[in-house]
Amino acid sequence: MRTHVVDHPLVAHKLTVLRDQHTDSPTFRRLADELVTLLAYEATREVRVEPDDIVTPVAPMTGTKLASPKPLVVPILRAGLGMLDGMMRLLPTAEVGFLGMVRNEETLEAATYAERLPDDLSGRQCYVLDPMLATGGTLAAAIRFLTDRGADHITCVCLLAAPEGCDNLERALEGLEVPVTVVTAAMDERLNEKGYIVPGLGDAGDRLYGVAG
Ligand SMILES: O=P(O)(O)OC[C@H]1O[C@H](OP(=O)(O)OP(=O)(O)O)[C@H](O)[C@@H]1O
Ligand SMILES: O=c1cc[nH]c(=O)[nH]1
Ligand SMILES: [Mg+2]
Repeated sequence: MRTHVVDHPLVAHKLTVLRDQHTDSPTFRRLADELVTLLAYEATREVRVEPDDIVTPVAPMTGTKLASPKPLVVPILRAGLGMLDGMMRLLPTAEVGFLGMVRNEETLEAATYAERLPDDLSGRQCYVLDPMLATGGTLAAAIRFLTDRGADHITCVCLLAAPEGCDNLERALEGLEVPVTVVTAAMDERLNEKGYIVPGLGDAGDRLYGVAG
C-alpha cells in the first residue's frame, strides 16, 4: 500500500477551517467539496488513458483520452457522499457505485448496510471516497468488496488518516495482488480511546449532515 499526503498550502488552509469546531455545516460541506477536487488531481495521476487521434484547426495530432472501461467512483455512505461532487468534477464520465457502511462505536467494527455496485469489476480502476481513515476497518472492508469483484487498481481518497489506521489497513491487505494507494490531506497524530482521529475534525458524517440517531 502506498500513502500519499498532499502537501499544498491551499489544502492546509482549507483543512484548518474544516477542522475548526466553529465551522458550520454549509461551510463544512463546501470546504470538503473543494478539498476533494484538489486531492482528486493527485489521486488521478495514474488514471488509465489511451491515445486519441484528433485534428486541431491547424494540424492532426495524437492526444490523450480516458481509457475504457471508465473508472468507478465509490463513496462510502454517509460521509463519503460529501466527497462525490468534488471528485466527479475532475472525472465527469466516471461511473458511480455506492457502499453504505457504519462503524459500531462500541466495537469499532465496520458493518455494511447497503451495496449498489456493478457485479463485474474486472479490469476496473476504483476510487473509494471516505473522509476518515481511523482504525482502517471501513476501508479494509470496502477494498475487499471491490477486489472480490475483480477491481484491479484501488485509490482511496481521504481527508484525514491516522497512522494506526494506515498500519491496520496495510496488514489487512497483506497478500492482496491489487495495488492500493491512499491519498489524504493530512496524516494526524493518533487515535483516541474512542477510535476518533486526534486532532481530527470530529464525526465527519455528523458535521456534513447532522447527528445520526
Ligand atoms: O476507519 P474506521 O475506524 O472504520 O472509521 C472510519 C469510518 O467512520 C466514519 O463513518 P461512520 O461509521 O461514522 O458512518 P457515517 O459516515 O454514516 O457517519 C467515517 O466516515 C468512516 O467511514
Ligand atoms: O475521527 C473520526 C473517526 C471515525 N469517524 C469519524 O467521522 N471521525
Ligand atoms: Mg459518522
